[in-house]
Amino acid sequence: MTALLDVQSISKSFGGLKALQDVHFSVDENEIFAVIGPNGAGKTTLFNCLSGALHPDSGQILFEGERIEHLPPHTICKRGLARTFQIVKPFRGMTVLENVQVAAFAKHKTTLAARKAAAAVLEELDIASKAYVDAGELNVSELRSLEIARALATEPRLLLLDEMLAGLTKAEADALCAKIRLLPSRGIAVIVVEHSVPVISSLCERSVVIDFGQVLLCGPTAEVIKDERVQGAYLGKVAS
Ligand SMILES: Nc1ncnc2c1ncn2[C@@H]1O[C@H](COP(=O)(O)OP(=O)(O)OP(=O)(O)O)[C@@H](O)[C@H]1O
Repeated sequence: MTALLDVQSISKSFGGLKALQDVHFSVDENEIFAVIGPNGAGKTTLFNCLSGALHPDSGQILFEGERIEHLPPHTICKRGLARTFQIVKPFRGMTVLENVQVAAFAKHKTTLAARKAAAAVLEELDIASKAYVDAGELNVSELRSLEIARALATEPRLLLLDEMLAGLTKAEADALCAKIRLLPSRGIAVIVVEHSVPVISSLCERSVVIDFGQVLLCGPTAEVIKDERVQGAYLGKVAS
């Protein structure tokens, strides 16, 4: 089976700093996959390379068998790879529905179709009651749902979630995880960057560990988190 995403030996430097070095892993269709690593390991740089915000200096990224590492973000998004950002920046002064509708234009040509699609995504994420609220008035949890809604409105095959649970209460995080868990059944694979080991263990069957920009280990999450090198590089430093 061809992988949905095949990251082949990508490297990215900022001046003399090697943020990513020969990073390689693959993600299958309908899989929830984790990227783990301590602060500064290169996780955001990796997401930036996958989504087209940055281009790797070398290596290839294949999405559905086609190279995307040279493409701009909007083209990658149209092909079906969407992302969320650690810091949520909605269009304030626009309603929640309008925010999602803007994203839905990636797949829908008419205002009516985009609005309908946006409304359906809000229902799915349980924030339809906030549809006509100004996005600037949402709390942290609602903002996270809006961020995911905007990404889902582009109808991705692969969704990149960057620390989506940061700042949420346990109940809010559990509710969001339950939503994320449903995505593969809708044909959407997910890559999460997440620090909480219990969350990674319960959500992701496979994980890649990045340390100082390099792949330390990739495999089933249960094995990865038991590995001594991973414990030393990561788990020892981060409280669950
Ligand atoms: N635009 C940039 N210019 C220079 N250095 C950068 C840039 N972006 C990232 N870096 C550096 O690259 C390294 C990897 O950073 P990155 O943000 O990808 O790590 P991270 O794993 O996402 O960290 P965190 O968990 O803290 O978000 C760090 O040393 C960082 O300072």
